[in-house]
Amino acid sequence: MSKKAFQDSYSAEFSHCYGCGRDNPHGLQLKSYWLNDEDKTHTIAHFTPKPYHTGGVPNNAYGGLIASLLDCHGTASAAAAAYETQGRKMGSTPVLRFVTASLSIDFLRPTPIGEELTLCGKVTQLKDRKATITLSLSAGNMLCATGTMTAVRLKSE
Ligand SMILES: CCCCCCCCCC(=O)SCCNC(=O)CCNC(=O)[C@H](O)C(C)(C)COP(=O)(O)OP(=O)(O)OC[C@H]1O[C@@H](n2cnc3c(N)ncnc32)[C@H](O)[C@@H]1OP(=O)(O)O
Repeated sequence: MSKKAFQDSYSAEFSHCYGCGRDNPHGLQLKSYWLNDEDKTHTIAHFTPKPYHTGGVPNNAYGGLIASLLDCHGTASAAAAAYETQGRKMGSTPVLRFVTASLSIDFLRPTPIGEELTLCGKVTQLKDRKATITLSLSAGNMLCATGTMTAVRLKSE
């Protein structure tokens, strides 16, 4: 994808996240985008688990990996929606950065290793500093996990 990912607009000090920091060579480096330019309500990201992302059951991904992916896609979606609501370019100052306050996940079926996963997000509520995001993770047409997140925007100080 040639578009700029949400995470690529994070400033250098916020670019070392294990899940999505572009400057963390040991991390997952997840990249999240709007689903398309016309629909800035749904977000998407892709990730292909490697064999070392196993949870122990052969060919199945570790639940913590799934949580990490949903975690980063959710907070990035919240930040993107907040900028969009304010009609501002992502990354412009003052920065709008969200952290996870709560994340609930339903693991519906095993998530395969070695197949491209699709993460989808939708910010269903954005009020003051608090965002609610619904999330899903699929392998092909197989829905493997769903999640609901509350993300809170960091105070400017
Ligand atoms: C900035 C980083 C960018 C890089 C990418 C990051 C992606 C990675 C995502 C992560 O993994 S973040 C790491 C895991 N999360 C944390 O470490 C967060 C730890 N918790 C905190 O720092 C604070 O508890 C938090 C900032 C979430 C809230 O503290 P505040 O004092 O700023 O919030 P406050 O008490 O003023 O509440 C603000 C609103 O959030 C709501 N809220 C706070 N905690 C909540 C909670 N746990 N569940 C639901 N709602 C919550 C609270 O009710 C309120 O809602 P209302 O405005 O409607 O009244």
